[in-house]
Amino acid sequence: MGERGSGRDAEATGHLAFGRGTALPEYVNLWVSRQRWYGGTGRVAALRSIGEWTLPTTEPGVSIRTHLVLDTASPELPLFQLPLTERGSPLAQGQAALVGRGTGDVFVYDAPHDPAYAPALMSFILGRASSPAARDHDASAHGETLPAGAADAHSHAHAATVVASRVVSGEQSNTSIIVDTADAHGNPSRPIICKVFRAVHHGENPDVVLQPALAEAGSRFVPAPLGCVVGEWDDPGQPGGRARGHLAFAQEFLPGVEDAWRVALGAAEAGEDFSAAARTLGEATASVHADLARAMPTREATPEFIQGVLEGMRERLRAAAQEVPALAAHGSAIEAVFGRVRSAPWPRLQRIHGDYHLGQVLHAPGRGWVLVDFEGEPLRPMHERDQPDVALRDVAGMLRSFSYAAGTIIMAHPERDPARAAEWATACRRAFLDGYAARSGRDARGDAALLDAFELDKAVYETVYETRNRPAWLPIPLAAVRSLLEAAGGAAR
Ligand SMILES: Nc1ncnc2c1ncn2[C@@H]1O[C@H](COP(=O)(O)OP(=O)(O)O)[C@@H](O)[C@H]1O
Ligand SMILES: O=P(O)(O)O[C@H]1O[C@H](CO)[C@@H](O[C@H]2O[C@H](CO)[C@@H](O)[C@H](O)[C@H]2O)[C@H](O)[C@H]1O
Repeated sequence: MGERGSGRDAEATGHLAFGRGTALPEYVNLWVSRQRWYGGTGRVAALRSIGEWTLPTTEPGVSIRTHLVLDTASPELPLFQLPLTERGSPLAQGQAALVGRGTGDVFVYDAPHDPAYAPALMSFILGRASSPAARDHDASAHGETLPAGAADAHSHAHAATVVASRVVSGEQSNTSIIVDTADAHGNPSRPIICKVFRAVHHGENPDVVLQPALAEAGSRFVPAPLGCVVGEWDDPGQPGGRARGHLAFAQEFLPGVEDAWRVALGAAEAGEDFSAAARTLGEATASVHADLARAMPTREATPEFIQGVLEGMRERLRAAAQEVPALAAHGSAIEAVFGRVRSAPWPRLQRIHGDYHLGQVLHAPGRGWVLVDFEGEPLRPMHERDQPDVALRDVAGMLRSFSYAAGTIIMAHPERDPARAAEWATACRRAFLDGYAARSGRDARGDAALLDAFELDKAVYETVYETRNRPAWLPIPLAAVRSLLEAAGGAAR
């Protein structure tokens, strides 16, 4: 989703929005407005391209252009990446991917759905190719390979040929493409998954930084990274007038996985105990946190930092209450829980996952839990996401997720006793915290003031996320706000 609310990024790009850049045709605006990653809830995009670059392809009759587009219909002016293929004749079975018909009767497709795109993108990344700016003020891009840790994923990927690709369906903030490959003898080789970031930002994307750091540290809890695309584009708000950021990230694809949200929801639906799995997830989480603390810089939580976190939570609540009127009634009670963080002891800060929930964890056969998507919350400004933070934020995120699974069951089955689902979540939460404590040596329940505040902050975030993306789910985080306030008021966790 676009980074709605990134004051700094909006400032950086603000003066670019009008008068500069090229307006995109209306059919592109209409198509983008319908995409899940746009998250516009009915708003129609008004896109201006502030630069484009060409991805070389060997496919005859096809050109692949990636536009970097500002959405001037959104007050925060998010910048999106829009890779499009242009073809002189229609793509067989490509109707669903058709964006529209351009001038000169060109057929314009959403590139990730065009079979020409994945081979071109993989050669670009693994061949460390570059696409210089065609004109002054145009965008440019280059491919980079990343350290894969102990895995021999690189040698496989380099020797492989792309034979097929498909876009991951479902509720994604970005567009991920699964790439099937074959070795020199035509035998199936290891598949790759390449995420094309939709909302793009100046600066390093934590997804592309943290996973390689963990892989290099020898963590078995992340897939092997392979490479990335780095882009540059004009932005007078940046030193030197150019912004630089990650546009895509390729890693090993783990076949046959199921995400923990599906697994947990299945158990909750069937009323099966999930606490043993929750405990091992707590252990895996603590292990990843320990590796991140070793591999990346850490620092003290200074009074200024604590004040900044508090102000950030309050600001997020104020903004959320504008979009979600039902929150307004709880404003002062939420503020009171937030305020307790001032007098709480704060652990040392370190890099964290940043948007940790069951959907970010895969269960890989024979390997166990594997964590993905270290990008942080897509609605949070990038300059907050790429800094050391409090690991308890991830713990709080996962606790919310167990409660979300229960909330989903309660919403889907009004005929069932809601207490059963709530008990299921309580058992998962307890087991997760036990596993985390056993591996880390620090019981997060001892940090109740921080944990309560972060859980509530996450639930507030979720009310905005659901309002924008899945309005029918809004009652889940709203109910959570109420029960978290009750629990923080006295009852034990
Ligand atoms: N390495 C991987 N192996 C298998 N599946 C993966 C892998 N990485 C991501 N996925 C699948 O793709 C989905 C989207 O990935 P994610 O990084 O969460 O994207 P987004 O940022 O768009 O939410 C995940 O929920 C998971 O189902
Ligand atoms: O996976 P993303 O980085 O896109 O994260 C966003 O979308 C998530 C939903 O797909 C959202 O997560 C919320 O819903 C989940 C169930 O679908 C639940 O497990 C999480 O606890 C809940 O926060 C996430 O907040 C959002 O950033």
